[in-house]
Amino acid sequence: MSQTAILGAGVMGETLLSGLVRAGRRVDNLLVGEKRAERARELEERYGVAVVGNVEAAAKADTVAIVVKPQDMGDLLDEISGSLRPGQLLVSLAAGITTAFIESRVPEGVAVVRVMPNTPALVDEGMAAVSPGSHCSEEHLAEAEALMASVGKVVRIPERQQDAVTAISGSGPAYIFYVVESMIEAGVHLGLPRNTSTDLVIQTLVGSAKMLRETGTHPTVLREQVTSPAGTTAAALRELEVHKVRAAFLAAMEAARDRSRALAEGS
Ligand SMILES: NC(=O)C1=CN([C@@H]2O[C@H](COP(=O)(O)OP(=O)(O)OC[C@H]3O[C@@H](n4cnc5c(N)ncnc54)[C@H](OP(=O)(O)O)[C@@H]3O)[C@@H](O)[C@H]2O)C=CC1
Ligand SMILES: O=C(O)[C@@H]1CCC=N1
Repeated sequence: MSQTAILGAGVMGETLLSGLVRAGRRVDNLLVGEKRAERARELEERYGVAVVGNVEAAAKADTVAIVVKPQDMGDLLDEISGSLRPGQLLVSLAAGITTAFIESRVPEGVAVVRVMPNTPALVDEGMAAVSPGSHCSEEHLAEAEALMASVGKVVRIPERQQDAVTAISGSGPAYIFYVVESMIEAGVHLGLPRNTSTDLVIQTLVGSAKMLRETGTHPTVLREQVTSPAGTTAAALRELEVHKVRAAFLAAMEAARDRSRALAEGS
């Protein structure tokens, strides 16, 4: 079995690590690169995985997943570049960072794949979009897809769509959690106990998501089925229109897309 290294074990790195372990990947085929001793001990205790320096992890692995912040990518690539070799697969999960940026900092022949994952990977319901770099074979791309398939769904997209994907599914869980928070708070304002409001909103979210996935019915039709003429839903949706919530979603996702583009330029 090939060796996989995860460099950067924060929120997303640990999510990937835990998913690989849940999917049955043997921990002796996994390595983690982590510089903080306390965090290294925590990961070793939690998963039984070997935590080593970045250079050692990169040298030993066949696949290197980089999960540091976009702003830390340049320094990390400078650190490990000397231990990378042609044929190795480097998978970047960082927002904004292009395969061209990575390829310009690693030896010729290292295969690069750019991935945009999301945090529902923690419960094996992740959504990941993968794009090959310029020296990437079908086998390399399939390997990156298999890595992400252990924690959810995977789609292949052209790299030019990655900033938009980041705005939709990468950041998407945060928008959903924001809506959930807002609805729970509204329930409290309407006099419901907080626990009751929380239970109602979470089950409504899960049920609605399941309907979308299992019926395949368009969301507009599902919304219309809830909206009785001159009823309560129509009254609520009218307020959302008055407050321009649809326009706000569009502006928000444009801002996320633009921020992803700016990260590519190092800002
Ligand atoms: N969180 C999310 O929902 C998503 C995140 N991503 C991407 O994943 C990447 C990581 O994000 P996230 O997990 O949220 O961020 P975190 O800050 O939680 O994790 C980044 C980790 O990288 C570590 N790190 C920094 N420099 C190095 C280094 N040189 N070597 C090894 N480890 C290092 C940090 O350690 P320390 O804390 O000690 O500095 C930290 O543990 C980002 O590029 C982000 O764009 C993509 C999609 C979704
Ligand atoms: O907020 C961010 O920049 C990262 C990328 C997508 C989700 N979180």
